[in-house]
Amino acid sequence: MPVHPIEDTVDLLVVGGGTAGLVGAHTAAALGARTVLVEHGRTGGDCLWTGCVPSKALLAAASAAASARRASSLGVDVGEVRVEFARVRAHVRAAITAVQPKDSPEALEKAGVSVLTGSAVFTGPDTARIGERSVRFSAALLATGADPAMPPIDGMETIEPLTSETLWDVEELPRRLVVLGGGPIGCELGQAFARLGSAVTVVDGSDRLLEPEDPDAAALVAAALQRDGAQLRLGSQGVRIEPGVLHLDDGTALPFDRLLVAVGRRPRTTGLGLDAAGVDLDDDGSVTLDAALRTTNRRIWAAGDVTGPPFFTHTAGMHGSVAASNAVLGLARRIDPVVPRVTFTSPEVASVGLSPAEAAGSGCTVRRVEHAAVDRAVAEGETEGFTSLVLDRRHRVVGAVVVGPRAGETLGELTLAVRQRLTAGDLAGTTHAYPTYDDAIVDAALDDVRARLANPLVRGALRAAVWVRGRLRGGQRSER
Ligand SMILES: Cc1cc2nc3c(=O)[nH]c(=O)nc-3n(C[C@H](O)[C@H](O)[C@H](O)COP(=O)(O)OP(=O)(O)OC[C@H]3O[C@@H](n4cnc5c(N)ncnc54)[C@H](O)[C@@H]3O)c2cc1C
Ligand SMILES: NC(=O)c1ccc[n+]([C@@H]2O[C@H](COP(=O)([O-])OP(=O)(O)OC[C@H]3O[C@@H](n4cnc5c(N)ncnc54)[C@H](O)[C@@H]3O)[C@@H](O)[C@H]2O)c1
Repeated sequence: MPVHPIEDTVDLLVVGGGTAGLVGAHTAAALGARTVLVEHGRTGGDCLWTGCVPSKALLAAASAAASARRASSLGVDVGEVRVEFARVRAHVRAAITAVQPKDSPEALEKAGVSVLTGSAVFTGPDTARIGERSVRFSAALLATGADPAMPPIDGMETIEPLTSETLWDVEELPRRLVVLGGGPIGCELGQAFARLGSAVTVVDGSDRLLEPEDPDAAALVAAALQRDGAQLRLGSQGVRIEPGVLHLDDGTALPFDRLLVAVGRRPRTTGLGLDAAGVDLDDDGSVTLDAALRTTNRRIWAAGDVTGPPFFTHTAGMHGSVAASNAVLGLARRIDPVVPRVTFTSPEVASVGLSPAEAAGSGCTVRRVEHAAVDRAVAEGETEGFTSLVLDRRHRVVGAVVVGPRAGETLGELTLAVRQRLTAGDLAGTTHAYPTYDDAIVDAALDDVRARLANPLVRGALRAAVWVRGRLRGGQRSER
């Protein structure tokens, strides 16, 4: 039973208790709206149970193994590295357990949100059914997330492929793991398992990993995966599966103990009664939205993975909040177009705004600093990486790529720079702590400032200013 009695008409009905629904419900309740959240599984969603939290916990264990293996290059011998997968799994579960209370029904109810367990089905433009109960709503927020996509490969039905949802139940480290898909999930989990000791092969139909990312960044990730022992089969499609073997279109047969499918995600929209509610879908299956996250039903807003890419927790949260406040206050706030993204491989790939490739031919300048020239990277022996700033004609930061350890931590400053339209001069003029990977940002920005100073006109004007200042000083001295 919900702690708060359900009113006849609720101000906001939230369908889905993942990040988008949780943040939307908290926002609406904080604004004083009578809010009901319906979840048919566990509150916390993909991020907590099968996505960000377990994957980053697994990557942390994998990174510890990799650090131990390279410790001797820094003069520290740790002996043979042994991975106990059961203890790695315990670490993953402990991380989930530690984060879970924030996303719990108790936390929601404490914030004033009524929580219902069950599947919500819309029965009309302003009504929904949850089991036996019928709810009328002034506004609703659709936040049902997305499922892993399954490619139509012959024989897939003869095996039990792993997905990001089922992977966490695997009790033994797979000896041979084939990962289908070299996007963020394939790269992060492929690297994690390779570092933990699986023989990993990553297969991707594209001729490179991490397709939307900067090609140089993707190449560094590919090299790192190979160093970790993973094989890459790029430009290859899986065409047939028989138990234990994936056949590729080039005739290669890849034996596996487990196959992990990571070829994208599909918005969860079936069985929700969206027809009855008058909520239309786009051709890719995501919910049709306006810029303020309102669906084709004027009472229903949507946020998170159900709205299509990008599939990130931070967009789910931000959009959940914007949608909920628009819904309960009658606003038309638009979503922020500046979205940072980080792939948590080693090295991390962090990007925001216009990429160097997108900027080509637009009059933008790319200032790039290799991390081999960054003192902190040299000190840590982590020089494989770079920082690129994309600057427009007025020297404003319109994009950035950082590849290196903890690149995601550096990205906050650059995201703010893009959002606030800061210039290279603003970055170069801000004191950054030394030695950090941020030195690369300062050096890239300084390159731009110095290039401007090297312009003959600017140089001439500066020389004249220095000359005049010198003469004035000389005059003052002779007067004394
Ligand atoms: C392996 C992996 C790693 C990831 N790592 C990152 C990362 O590092 N950083 C990042 O930003 N993103 C990451 N993501 C993506 C991120 O997890 C998702 O973008 C985010 O969790 C989406 O949140 P959501 O609220 O839209 O959907 P979900 O979290 O999927 O929540 C939807 C909820 O709705 C419920 N539901 C569905 N239908 C109904 C119904 N009819 N009635 C009631 N309830 C319903 C579901 O049970 C679910 O709880 C990762 C994803 C994966 C798979
Ligand atoms: N760090 C993060 O923020 C993070 C981490 C994991 C996941 N995610 C989110 O989850 C979403 C899903 O991730 P994903 O990696 O599954 O999807 P993705 O769409 O990003 O990448 C899928 C990859 O699979 C390849 N592919 C597609 N069909 C194939 C086939 N039949 N055979 C071989 N390769 C094929 C594609 O070329 C692509 O490279 C992403 O869009 C991402 O936004 C984010």
